[in-house]
Amino acid sequence: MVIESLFYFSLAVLQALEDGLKKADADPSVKAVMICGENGKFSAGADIRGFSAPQSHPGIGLAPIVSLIESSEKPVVAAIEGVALGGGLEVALGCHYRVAHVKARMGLPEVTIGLLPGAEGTQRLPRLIGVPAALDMITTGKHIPATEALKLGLVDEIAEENTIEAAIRLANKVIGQPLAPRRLSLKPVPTLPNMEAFLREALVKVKKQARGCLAPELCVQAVRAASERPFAEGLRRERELFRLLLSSGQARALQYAFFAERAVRRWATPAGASWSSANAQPVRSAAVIGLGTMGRGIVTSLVKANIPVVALEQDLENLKKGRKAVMLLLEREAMKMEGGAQRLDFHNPARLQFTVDFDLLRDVDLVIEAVFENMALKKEIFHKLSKICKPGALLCTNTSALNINEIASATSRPQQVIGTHFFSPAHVMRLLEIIYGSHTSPSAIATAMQLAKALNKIGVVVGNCFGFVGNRMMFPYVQQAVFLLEEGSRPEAVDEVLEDFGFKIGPFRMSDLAGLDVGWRSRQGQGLTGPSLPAGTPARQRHGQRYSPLPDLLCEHGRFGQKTGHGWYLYEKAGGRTATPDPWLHNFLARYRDTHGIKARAIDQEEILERCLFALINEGFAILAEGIASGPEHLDVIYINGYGWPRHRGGPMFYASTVGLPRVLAKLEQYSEVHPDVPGLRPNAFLRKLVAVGSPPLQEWMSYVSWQSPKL
Ligand SMILES: CC(C)(COP(=O)(O)OP(=O)(O)OC[C@H]1O[C@@H](n2cnc3c(N)ncnc32)[C@H](O)[C@@H]1OP(=O)(O)O)[C@@H](O)C(=O)NCCC(=O)NCCSC(=O)/C=C/CCCCCCCCCCCCC(=O)O
Repeated sequence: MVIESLFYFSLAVLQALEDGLKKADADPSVKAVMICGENGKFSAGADIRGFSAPQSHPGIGLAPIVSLIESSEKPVVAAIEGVALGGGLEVALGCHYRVAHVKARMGLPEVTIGLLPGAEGTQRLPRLIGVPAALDMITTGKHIPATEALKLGLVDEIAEENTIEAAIRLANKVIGQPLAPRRLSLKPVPTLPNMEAFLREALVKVKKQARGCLAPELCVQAVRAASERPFAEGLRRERELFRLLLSSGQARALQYAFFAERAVRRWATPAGASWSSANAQPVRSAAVIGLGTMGRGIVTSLVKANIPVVALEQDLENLKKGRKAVMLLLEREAMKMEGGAQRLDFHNPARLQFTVDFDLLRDVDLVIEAVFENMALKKEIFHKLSKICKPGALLCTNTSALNINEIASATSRPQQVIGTHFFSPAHVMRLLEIIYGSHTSPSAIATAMQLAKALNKIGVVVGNCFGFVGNRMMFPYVQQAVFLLEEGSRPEAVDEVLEDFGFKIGPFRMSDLAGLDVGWRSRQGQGLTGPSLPAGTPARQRHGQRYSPLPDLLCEHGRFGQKTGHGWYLYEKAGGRTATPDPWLHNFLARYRDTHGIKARAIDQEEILERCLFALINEGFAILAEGIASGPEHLDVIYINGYGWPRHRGGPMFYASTVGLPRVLAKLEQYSEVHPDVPGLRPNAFLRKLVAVGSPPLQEWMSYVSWQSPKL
């Protein structure tokens, strides 16, 4: 008998499974049962949306179904095609045998949505594949390919072609064989000589990896229960821990992030262009201009995506340096991949070509310019590109702040110019901010989004303004961090608060890593510091607003961060990575305060957190009101994937909604009153409006935006 299931479980699917199993058990003519999915997909597990209404969640019925499958007196074989994830894999674990298609993937990704495999998965999996492998799968949520599943003993057979037929063959073969040895609930968990130490270390590891995130920690506890308690008691513990996670708030944030990352694919612009009507152009070849840090990562990313690349530098010396660095990156990437260098084929000039000759860009479908942030240079390059490249080619600029319209104005085809803001390291970071200018065509946006997908990145479409979304929100955050130093705090104190909140890295460590000279050059360009600053400008004021010259002063002392061995922290050497608090910096801050008559005060953690985060969030409301992004999810996806925002807090705008908009507003009002010369702390009108209309849920915010004066 064959029972089919659906892509993800609804109550109806579970009911069908139960009915089918009962019918099969009762029917003497049925000798074995095979469970498979529809359309080549076994199951992606329970419907994630349902967890916001747990009482009526279909998942509640899943564990009894898994038990029902396992206790069947007839052999039950799972035929796994596509994916078997979460509850889907738990159903397969209830089966007596598992056959997987060679291209199938399996995993227990509940941890990534703030939960644990609550349909008995934490108790069955360790019994099948042992504690180390089970713990790895359960605490990381990674998907494993069928070949690895076979090695682990997770599946019994792999089918190269027809999985259903292979599963039926196996079912026929095992009819009449005893089922008890195949019932995982009856098996003991394989012992380890050092189980206690292993579990202790695993806990330390997950706590370090996912700072402040509850789910990985509770997953370890559930697996510990499997290793220490009888099956039924382990199940009770699993259920208890699952409930704890469900009510923790983190699960809601992580599930929001899951759907937000999918929602941003449905992009739209205030002018009416959208994903549903725009057509992407094929990208069969690409070129990258500039082989600095960003260019190297972008080339690597393109090669990994199997897109032939021409990599261009301005002269042979830079080309040689760039080529060496790219090859090294590719070799490292190849080592991590199955099939390695052969699969990437980067020694083949048809796949990757290095040149100083612009003429080789004539036929490519897409160019990504990745030279350093200099408007004049970028315009010169785009002027050249517009003359050389074929008419349909998409011209992308990798910039973190510069005006896309101005760059496009150097070409004869502004409709094909678009910003693609990669994040460093570009072959690793998943975010791609895609910036359309006033003339960018819908098809160009669709093509850039398609490119993001091909590069395995999350593309987020945003409008054109200084710093776009990510950096624009970052400016007030970093500004508050520096103001806090002026007022009496220290870099390590500020970083610690933000890292405890969950950021991978605090603002000062981040600034040291990125290089203080980057911002310095930008501020010089804006006339905020350096020779173009008008004489007589007050040291701590620009355009009537508070300004801190601290980062400029550090640069004037040659303190550029890690690269020079000192910045906000001290490092063991130039290029060193280990930051230690620097007594020189502390003295420098004290002297600075004396010079400017600032009386240092003790600043508590709450003020550090609120001033930095609420200033960032406040800018987010401005961005939404101006139509620079089409929804709060866009901002959150950018922050989670590009700026190390803790995923389990759902992104800055989601966080604001959990704190409560009235509280965010009240705090901003309070800080703004104390610092009237800091516009970043002045509550944005859109935030005020949302509070005035009763703080609607985040999903409804955009219906309160009036786009009378979009800055697009
Ligand atoms: C790999 C994927 C499956 C596919 O990827 P891809 O091909 O890229 O496609 P996507 O764009 O990602 O997805 C396509 C659309 O499908 C939507 N989708 C996918 N999976 C799900 C899902 N599981 N639920 C809902 N929606 C899903 C996706 O959003 C896309 O939609 P759209 O096109 O954007 O509209 C990939 O999608 C993926 O990885 N999916 C997630 C897989 C996953 O995480 N699965 C685990 C789910 S959780 C689970 O299975 C748990 C089961 C056990 C439950 C145990 C319950 C115990 C009950 C205890 C109850 C306690 C009671 C409390 C009350 C009390 O106190 O008493």
